[in-house]
Amino acid sequence: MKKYFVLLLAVLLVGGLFAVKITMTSGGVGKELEVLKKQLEMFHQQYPDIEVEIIPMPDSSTERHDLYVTYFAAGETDPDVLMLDVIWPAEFAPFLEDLTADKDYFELGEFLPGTVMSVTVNGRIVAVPWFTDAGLLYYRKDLLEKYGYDHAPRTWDELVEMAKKISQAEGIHGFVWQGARYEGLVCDFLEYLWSFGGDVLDESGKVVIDSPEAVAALQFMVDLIYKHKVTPEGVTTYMEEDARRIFQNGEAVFMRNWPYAWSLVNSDESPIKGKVGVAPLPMGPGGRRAATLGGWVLGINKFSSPEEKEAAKKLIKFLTSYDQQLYKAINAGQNPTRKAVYKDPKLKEAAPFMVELLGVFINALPRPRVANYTEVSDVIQRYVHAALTRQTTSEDAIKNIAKELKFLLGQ
Ligand SMILES: OC[C@H]1O[C@H](O[C@H]2O[C@H](CO)[C@@H](O)[C@H](O)[C@H]2O)[C@H](O)[C@@H](O)[C@@H]1O
Repeated sequence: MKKYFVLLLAVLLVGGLFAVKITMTSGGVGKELEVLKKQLEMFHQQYPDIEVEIIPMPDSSTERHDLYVTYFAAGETDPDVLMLDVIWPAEFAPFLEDLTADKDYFELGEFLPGTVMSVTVNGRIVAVPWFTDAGLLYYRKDLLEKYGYDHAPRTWDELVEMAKKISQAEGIHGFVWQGARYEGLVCDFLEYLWSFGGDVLDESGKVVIDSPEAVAALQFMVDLIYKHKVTPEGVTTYMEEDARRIFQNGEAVFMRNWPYAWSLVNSDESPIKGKVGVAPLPMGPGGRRAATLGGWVLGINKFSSPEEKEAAKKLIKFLTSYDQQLYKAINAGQNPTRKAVYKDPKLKEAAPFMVELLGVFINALPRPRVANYTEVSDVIQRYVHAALTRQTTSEDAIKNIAKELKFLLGQ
């Protein structure tokens, strides 16, 4: 008996000595947290000596950013693995482990080139692309058909016309999107801006937002709420999940959102299961359509210990493998960053739009690529939100954005 006890103690001790515990941040939008937990169980079966603890993060990308700033500023050794928005690698690069030498280990040659570009800072790889995102238009196929429309709206004007007619007749909202003052608002605003023919910066980095196209784009967003009345005033407080819940409850005809909403609106609990179509966002007056490039990448904390960094690399390799990307795409509705997964018949069956709209994901436009992007975003959020809540006019909002961006970027 004593012999077995000593043996058990030895096993526990040796196991304990070799076990590594690491921490990882995760968002909880849609099914992402639930799906990650399942993935970590699979990881643990493959690597019983690595324990992973999840640090849950707020839904808002802006709030998450601010938490990371405090972690890094304090030189925290946790979290070890960081879920990073595609807009942050340049800003956080000094605090992330350099993964350039591990390019082949992570098989980055197999990834969509745009996603690899987003993790490359001054020629160095600082993270691994986990999933990619692009703004999409969700619509109620059944309602469009009922009111005699055989296609999703191709232009913003067409969307307004359909939204007005159907929402009035059905007593529901026309179009919901992300209008709260946070990063999501910048994503939405840019889609209008680009599709109306405007931009924030030109190719040389010069601020060019002070244009009639930009004013028209912002005014169109304001008009959706107050003139056309197809968007509820409450939109100025909506993030992704607020819009998704309204749409999923059958209370809106159209919704702008990311791919993750697909698996939820089609889940067994969803009253609109099977009644939803997904299309590229509509075109602006100049005939251009645009989707903002979103997505998240996995980086490693530079302050973690060598053992934790090794375990973190194994975890990232596992989560970004072909099988796990397919699993995540099917179960959490988050788009693969590996090219080959798009050819998998299982993906086409679970989320046909991911395959059919691959062009939208590949051609999605990045937010301004500047080192102080967070400050740029803050300026845009502030004035666009002020226009949406009628504290300022669209003209003044755009003028002020231009003025502050020129100052920020030293122009
Ligand atoms: O698609 C699911 C993801 O949605 C959010 O991220 C996306 O929106 C952000 C703006 O709100 C944008 O900055 C990011 O690049 C997009 O991928 C959410 O923050 C994520 O947790 C979620 O996985």
